[in-house]
Amino acid sequence: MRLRRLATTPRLLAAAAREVRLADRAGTAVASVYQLVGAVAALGVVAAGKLTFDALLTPDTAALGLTPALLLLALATALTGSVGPLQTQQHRVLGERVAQRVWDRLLDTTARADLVTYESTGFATALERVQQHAVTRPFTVTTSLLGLTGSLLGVVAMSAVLVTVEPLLVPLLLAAGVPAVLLSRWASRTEFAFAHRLTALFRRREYLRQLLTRRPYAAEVRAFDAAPALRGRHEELNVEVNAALRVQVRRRQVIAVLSTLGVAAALTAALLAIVQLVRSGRIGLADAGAAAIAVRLLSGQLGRLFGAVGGLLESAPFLADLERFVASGPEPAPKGRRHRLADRVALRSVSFAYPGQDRPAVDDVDIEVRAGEVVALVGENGSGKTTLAKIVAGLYDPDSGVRVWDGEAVPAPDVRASVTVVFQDFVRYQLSVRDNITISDAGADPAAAADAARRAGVPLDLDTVLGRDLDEGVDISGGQWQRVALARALYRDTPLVVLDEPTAALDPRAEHELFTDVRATLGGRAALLISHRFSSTRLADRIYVLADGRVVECGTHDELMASAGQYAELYRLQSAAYR
Ligand SMILES: Nc1ncnc2c1ncn2[C@@H]1O[C@H](COP(=O)(O)OP(=O)(O)OP(=O)(O)O)[C@@H](O)[C@H]1O
Repeated sequence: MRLRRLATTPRLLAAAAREVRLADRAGTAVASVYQLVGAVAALGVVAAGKLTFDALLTPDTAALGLTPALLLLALATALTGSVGPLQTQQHRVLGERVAQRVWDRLLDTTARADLVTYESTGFATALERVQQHAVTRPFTVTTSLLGLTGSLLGVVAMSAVLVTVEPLLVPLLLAAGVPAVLLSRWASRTEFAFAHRLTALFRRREYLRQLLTRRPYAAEVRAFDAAPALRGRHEELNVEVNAALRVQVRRRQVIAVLSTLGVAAALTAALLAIVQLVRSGRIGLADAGAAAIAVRLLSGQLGRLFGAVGGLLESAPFLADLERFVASGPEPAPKGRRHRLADRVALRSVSFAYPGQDRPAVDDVDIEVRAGEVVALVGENGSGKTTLAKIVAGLYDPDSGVRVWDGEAVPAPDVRASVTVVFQDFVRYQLSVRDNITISDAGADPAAAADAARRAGVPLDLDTVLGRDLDEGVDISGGQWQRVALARALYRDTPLVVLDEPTAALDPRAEHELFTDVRATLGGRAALLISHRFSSTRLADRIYVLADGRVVECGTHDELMASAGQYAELYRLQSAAYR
C-alpha cells in the first residue's frame, strides 16, 4: 500500500504539472523564468560576496576590485529582492487559469453524472471536498515544482562553492533534509485526513450561512424568526470546527518547529565548522566569509527545497482525490437524438428504488401516453408520481421493466432529447425572459421564443432581466415565473411534455384558460400531467391513479367516478371543499 502510494505520487505530480502547463503555457514559462532568475541572482550574491571579501583582504587590488564587486552585490541583491514580488503577481494570474481549468474538468464530470448519481450519498460531499481542497492543488504543485527546481539549482551552485572551501560542509547541511521530508509525509497524511473529516461539517455550516444570508430565504427566516435557532446551530458547528482545527494546527506547528530546528541545527554546525577551519588555519578569512554567506544561503535554499517537497507530498492525496472524482463520472454520453412520436411511449412492468432505499418508489408500473394525448397522474403525496415522470423523461432508468418509444427500447439520452419536463420546483434563471425560454438551444429560430412566450401567456418583454439575486433584474410573481417555465417547455418542441403541477401558482382564470385549451397550448404535443387539482386532470384522455408506487386505477374521469374507487373519493373530497 505504502509502496503504491510512493509510486503514484510522481505520476500525480507530473499530471498536475501538465494540467498547469496546458492551462497557461506562456504563464508557466514566465513563472519558470522568474524562478531561474531568482536562483541565478542568489548565486550572484555569493559570488559578489566572495569578490568583496577578496578585494577587502587584498589591499593592493582593493581600489580596483571593490567597486565592481559591490556593484555586482547590489545588482544581485536587487534582483533577488524584486523577483519575489514579481512572481507573486504572476502567480495570481496563473493560479486563476489553473483553477479555471480544474473547474472545467469538474463541471464536465458533474454534467456527465446522471440524476441518480446526485441521489447517492457521498457524491455531494466528495464534490464539496474536491471543490474546497483539490481545485487549487495543481497550482500548488506547480509552484512547489518551480520552487523545487529553483532551490535545486541554488543548492547545487552553493554546494559547488562550499565544496571548494570544505567538502564536509555540504552533507552536514543536507542531513537536515531527512527529518524534514519524513515530517512532511506525516503532515501530508494528517492534512488529508483532517480535510476529509471536516468537509461534512463545512457543508452543513455553508448551508446554514446560505439560509441566513440569501434572498430566497430572507422572508421565511424573518417570518418564523428562525435566525436565532439557525445561528445557534451555526455556532455549534463553529465550536466543532475550532476544536478540530486547534488539534490540526498544533500538529502542524510541531512539524514546522521540528523541521526548522533541524535546518537551524545544521546551519549552526556548519558555521561552527567554518570558525574551526579558520582557527586551524585551513582556510583564509575571504574564503571563510564567502563560505559563511554560501552556508547561510544554502540553508535558506534547503529550507525552500524541503518546503517545496513538503508541499508536493501534501498535495498528492488531494490530487488523487480529484482524479478519483473525475474518474468516477460515467463516460460522456453521446448527444441524444430527438425522436418523433408516431404511436406511444410506454412503461412496462417498471420498478425503481432510490439509492440506499429498500422500498421501491415505483413498483411494477404499466402506463402509456399516445401521440397527442393528455394523460394525467394523480395520487396522494409520496405515491410516486414525480419519480414515474422522471423515468418517462429518461432522467432515471428503471431498475426492472422497460421504457419503450414507438415499440422500441430507446437509449436514455434519446429519451431526454425527446421529452421536456416542467418540474414542480422549476429553476428561476436569473437571466432575461428570452434566455429563460431558450436555455435549451439559444441558437434556434428567434421567432420561436416569442411564440412560446405568447402561448404560455408570459406578460413580459423578452429582454426583461428576471430575478433580484444578481441585483440587476426585476422580480415577478410565482404565477408569472410558472408561465415562463411553461414557455421554456413549449420552445423546446419535443413530442412529449411532462408537466409536474404546472398550475400550482396560477390564478383560477389562468388555470382555466390553460386547461380548457390545453391541447391548443401544447400544439399537438402529448402531455403527461401531474396535478393535485382535479379540475385540471379531469379533462385528460386517461388518468392513472397511483398509491404506494403502484397504479391502482386507470380510466377517464367518468369511468373512474363510476367505479367509485380512490379517485372518486379524492375527487369528492376536493370538490366538497368548494360547495
Ligand atoms: N431523492 C429521493 N431519495 C429517496 N427517496 C425519495 C426521493 N425522492 C422521493 N423519494 C421517495 O419516493 C417516494 C415517491 O416520491 P415522489 O416524489 O415520486 O412522490 P409524488 O407522488 O410525486 O409526491 P408529491 O405529490 O408529494 O409531489 C416517496 O416515498 C418519497 O419519499
